Amino acid sequence: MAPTTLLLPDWLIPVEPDQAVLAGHGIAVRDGRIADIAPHAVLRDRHPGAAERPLAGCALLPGFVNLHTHAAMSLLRGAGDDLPLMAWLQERIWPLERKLMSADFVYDGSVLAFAEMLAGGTTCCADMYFHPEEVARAALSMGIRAAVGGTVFEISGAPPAEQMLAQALAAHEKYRGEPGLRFMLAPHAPYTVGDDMLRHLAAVAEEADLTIAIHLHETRQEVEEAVAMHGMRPAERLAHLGLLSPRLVAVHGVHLDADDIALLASHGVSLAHCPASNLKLASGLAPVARLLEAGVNLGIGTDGAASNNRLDMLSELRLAALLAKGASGDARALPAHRALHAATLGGAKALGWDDRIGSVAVGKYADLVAIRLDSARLAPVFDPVSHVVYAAGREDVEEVWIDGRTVAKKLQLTNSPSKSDLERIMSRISQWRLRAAGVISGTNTYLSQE
Ligand SMILES: CSC[C@H]1O[C@@H](n2cnc3c(O)ncnc32)[C@H](O)[C@@H]1O
Ligand SMILES: [Zn+2]
Repeated sequence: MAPTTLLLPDWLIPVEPDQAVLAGHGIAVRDGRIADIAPHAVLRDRHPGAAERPLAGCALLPGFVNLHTHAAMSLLRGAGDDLPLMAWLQERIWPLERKLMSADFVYDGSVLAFAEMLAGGTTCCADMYFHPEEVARAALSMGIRAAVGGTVFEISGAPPAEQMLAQALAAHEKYRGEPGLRFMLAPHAPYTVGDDMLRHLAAVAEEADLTIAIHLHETRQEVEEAVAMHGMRPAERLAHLGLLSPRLVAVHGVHLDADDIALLASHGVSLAHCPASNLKLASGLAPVARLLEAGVNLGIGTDGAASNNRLDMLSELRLAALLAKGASGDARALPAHRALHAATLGGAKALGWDDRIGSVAVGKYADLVAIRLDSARLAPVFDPVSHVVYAAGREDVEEVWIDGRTVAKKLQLTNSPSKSDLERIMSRISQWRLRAAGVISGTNTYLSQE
């Protein structure tokens, strides 16, 4: 029989089936899966000879699922701050992407991003970017579980949308059967993709059983321009084009009225809530309390490092829980356990992966994070869930496992291919910075080429 390891934390937070915290419980891991959950003494009894990993002072919970990111944009962190969405995209980000975009850019940026995510307890992410094959290669090298979204755009300067779709499908085909990877179609937004292509993508996704992710209702301007141009709000337009279904992940959903929310809920659409990016681009505050009340499945995402500027699910989780209260005027909105559910199982469900990840349950992959709660800055612990959501930071992440294997410990990557890949890329960082500075030169003294 395959060797068994017992992980023995002070508190186990399974996330499902209920909100219970199991004090003094641990898990047995075998063949990369959770094989047993029980009090420490019972585990030792049932699994004699198993290796033990004591985690005194720690809470053990499912790894975070970052439901929306653009990993390679880590190379553009801080290259376009303090701008609203359309100025940020049109004046900074798209010119940079137009000049720098290549397979190397995407691979290097994705490795950097995955290193940051893993160290902070994220074990799965949903990416939307160019060169999906490179994102997939980087995810495999770093050992992170990923849903890789191939971007489809219909704007001037971008490759033909058919070509982008073909790239996404080719990546899907190439990595078919990789248990750590999934593929998505990622039309950028309703304002950059036309009706025919959106309709076509809905049909392709249905045929190939793929998730679709799309930026939706991010700004007031987006909604107003859609009404002026199409006579419909963007969500309504997507409904007409056949895109609203449980396979759709709507990203942002900041400006949603009651009819939009009812439309998303009735079609089983999931929502990726990205609070830091929405704040930084001054897009607004998503109506999280009303979305949950309507029964919309909620996940949490960081968005890319160029609009966040961190890829840190613990800080995103805290922000989501705080903002839901501030936005609704109700301190009971998005309570701690509900927020943690969104950052784990909600994200997994949106990706159709909730049978494998997102909670600590027998049979699921052992994708886990241990968070140290016994440091002076966190003592005493009344409720470990409260501490994880409201008090802990990524500096408190003790250890991270994917498929039962340690991938990061005390903020350092532990597996050698990912460590050496990261070191190689770090040596190229100044070249990427110089090339980006060349595009922006003259507009920001901190980006000068010297
Ligand atoms: C289809 S994803 C790639 C594309 O999207 C751009 N992008 C990154 N963040 C956002 C956002 O919050 N709203 C809209 N577009 C965004 C990214 O720069 C790529 O061009
Ligand atoms: Zn985004």
